[in-house]
Amino acid sequence: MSDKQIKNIEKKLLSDNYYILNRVTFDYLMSSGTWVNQMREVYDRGDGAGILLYNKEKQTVILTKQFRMPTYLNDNKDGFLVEITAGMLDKDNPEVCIIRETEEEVGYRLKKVKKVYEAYSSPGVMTEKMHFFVGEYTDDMKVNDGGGLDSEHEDIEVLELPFEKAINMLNNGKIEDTRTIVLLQYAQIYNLLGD
Ligand SMILES: Nc1nc2c(ncn2[C@@H]2O[C@H](COP(=O)(O)OP(=O)(O)O[C@H]3O[C@H](CO)[C@@H](O)[C@H](O)[C@@H]3O)[C@@H](O)[C@H]2O)c(=O)[nH]1
Ligand SMILES: [Mg+2]
Repeated sequence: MSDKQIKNIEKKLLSDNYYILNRVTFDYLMSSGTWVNQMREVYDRGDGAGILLYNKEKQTVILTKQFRMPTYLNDNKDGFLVEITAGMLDKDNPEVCIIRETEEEVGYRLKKVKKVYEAYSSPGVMTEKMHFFVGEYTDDMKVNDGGGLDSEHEDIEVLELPFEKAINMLNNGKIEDTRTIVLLQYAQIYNLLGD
């Protein structure tokens, strides 16, 4: 952040009920040369990681389906969303996080993952940076049925789908999670399931 263009940053805590919502005011130097005072509400729930799991031999991917209240409140009829496996970093590094989340949510113990992107989820509102991975799974890596943590009331359906079907779903508007769209398109662009 250039302190030549931004100064007098003040944060006021609006909520720390579960995660953190701050009202941030600051002075910003417009490109026209005028200083203006701006206010932004900023939601901080930490960073996250997500992964597209794929199997070349079976030509399949693993996705999840779960209820997402924010989508239910905005146009998603039953509130269920098809997504990649993803979680919040908590205190782990992104790679450790995504290996843990994969075991919890879909039941596979991965040894190797590949980082492909790092990107802000919703830069106007959230601090969250998302770490994107892809990882190859095989049947012998399965250690449990997945489904998420009962202690957190996670209720995650594990979907193992032909890659072609996932791409059809994407093209027919059945995948409405940006992170999932990004990684399915990555798989297409780089022929991830090819030789
Ligand atoms: N009580 C309570 N629990 C919450 C709340 N918000 C989240 N949780 C709990 O925190 C758990 C977080 O599960 P993770 O698997 O770590 O995260 P996620 O919800 O899948 O989030 C992933 O996707 C998000 C995008 O939809 C990303 O924002 C996030 O970084 C991550 O990648 C949820 O299952 C739920 O139990 C809340 O407001 N109240
Ligand atoms: Mg999750």
